Amino acid sequence: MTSRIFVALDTPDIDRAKAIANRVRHHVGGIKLGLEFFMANGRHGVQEMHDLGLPIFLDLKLHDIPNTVGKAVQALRGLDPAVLTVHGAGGRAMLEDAKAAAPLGTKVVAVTMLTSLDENDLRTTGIEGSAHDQVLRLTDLAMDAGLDGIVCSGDEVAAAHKHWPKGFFVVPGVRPANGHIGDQKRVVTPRAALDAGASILVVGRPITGADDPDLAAREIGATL
Ligand SMILES: O=c1ccn([C@@H]2O[C@H](COP(=O)(O)O)[C@@H](O)[C@H]2O)c(=O)[nH]1
Repeated sequence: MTSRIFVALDTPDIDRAKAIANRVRHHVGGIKLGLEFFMANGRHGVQEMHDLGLPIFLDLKLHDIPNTVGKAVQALRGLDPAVLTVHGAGGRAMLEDAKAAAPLGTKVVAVTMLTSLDENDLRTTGIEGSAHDQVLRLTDLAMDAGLDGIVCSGDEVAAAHKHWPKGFFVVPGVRPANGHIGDQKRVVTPRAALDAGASILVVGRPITGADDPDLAAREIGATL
């Protein structure tokens, strides 16, 4: 069975990204390229990674006015990532335009509340209420806008899945038991995230920061 782990290759160094991807390729279902990689290597870098033959998750978290986001998604044409992220907080028209501009085979998913935030952080951005409520609000918005799914933490994925049984649920911020948490605040184990309804898991530093990324990916995979 294909692994549901996407490894986050957060590096500006394309040679390092390729080296890690090649080391872990038999233990992951795909690779996630985010802002750090994209800023340094652009669409040509994404294409080079695509040529390794693994599904690409392009985590650009687009967030702007609808016209700008729609055109940005159009400008990615030819890369055809398996998954592309936009920010749910961009609003319904932005989400609709992103989805309309994306290739048919690309799942467009909305980031609800970053896993590096807690409810106190939410309050400082002017949003009162629980993480749970915020995630469900943006889950409903993404569903109504015709997106394919959302990004949320493992703490909310069960409730979001209940709201949207056919949705595609991406869960980052996963850590093996006793793993180093770093800047993440809403964290669960990979097993708990899948049990709660995650469709795929995003795992970065627990694999890329390990002395032996291949072994780390294999050990996480063995818990699933
Ligand atoms: O809410 C979110 C959305 C995206 N991410 C991304 O996932 C990885 C997580 O990396 P770790 O090293 O496993 O913490 C990273 O690329 C983030 O940009 C997220 O963490 N939370």
